[in-house]
Amino acid sequence: MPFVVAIDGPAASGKGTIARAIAAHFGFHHLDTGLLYRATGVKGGDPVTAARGLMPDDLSRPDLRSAEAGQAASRIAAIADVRAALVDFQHRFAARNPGAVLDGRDIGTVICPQAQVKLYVVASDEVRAVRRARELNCDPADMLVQLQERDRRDSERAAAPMRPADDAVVIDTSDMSIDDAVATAIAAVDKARR
Ligand SMILES: Nc1ncnc2c1ncn2[C@@H]1O[C@H](COP(=O)(O)OP(=O)(O)O)[C@@H](O)[C@H]1O
Ligand SMILES: Nc1ccn([C@@H]2O[C@H](COP(=O)(O)OP(=O)(O)O)[C@@H](O)[C@H]2O)c(=O)n1
Repeated sequence: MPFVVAIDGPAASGKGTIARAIAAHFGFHHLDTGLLYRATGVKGGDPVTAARGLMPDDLSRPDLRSAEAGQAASRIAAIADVRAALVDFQHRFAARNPGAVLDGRDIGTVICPQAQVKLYVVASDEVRAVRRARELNCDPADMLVQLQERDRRDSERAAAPMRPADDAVVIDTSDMSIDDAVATAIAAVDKARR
């Protein structure tokens, strides 16, 4: 069975940074599942039809990383039929050899509950807002409001709410450098592979 690393957590906590580093270190494939929801959100029209019809080109749109795309993603991500339309793609990705790293909100709980490693990456709201504001060149105070709104929507929805799996290792990156956060994550994967 291929090795799966599931990484979940709130917005801008460092999931993608850790996921990319783990994939590079172990030679695994990486899927940023947030892109599926962002691409669905920005496509417009009926979200369920948009999710069912996602094409590779939709995932390489240059505007997917914007704050607007993040908000649009979190609104359509609450629709159970949208989530259902994206399950097969994620399962096929998770079955790739020699292993796969998927990051999102429900990977350890819903998409890959069998994952050999589950990480739940967190950081304080303020730290996350500063990090994302720097990336998008916008005001940290505005970003804080947006991230908190998105986190609330993601954790309070009925369909696959954001939460740590019972067996997830929680990594708080608030006071960690990227190198320290990555080393902590690699150690968790090494432990599971022994
Ligand atoms: N431990 C860390 N220390 C400082 N900055 C970080 C750390 N982890 C991630 N970052 C930065 O914070 C921003 C958000 O990280 P990212 O990995 O994209 O988060 P997520 O995938 O959870 O949204 C990026 O600019 C990234 O370089
Ligand atoms: N597995 C996932 C991934 C993302 N999402 C949704 O998609 C939005 C954008 O996800 P993202 O991972 O790209 O966001 P960031 O953490 O990078 O800011 C989230 O706020 C969630 O609403 C989800 O519901 N389930």
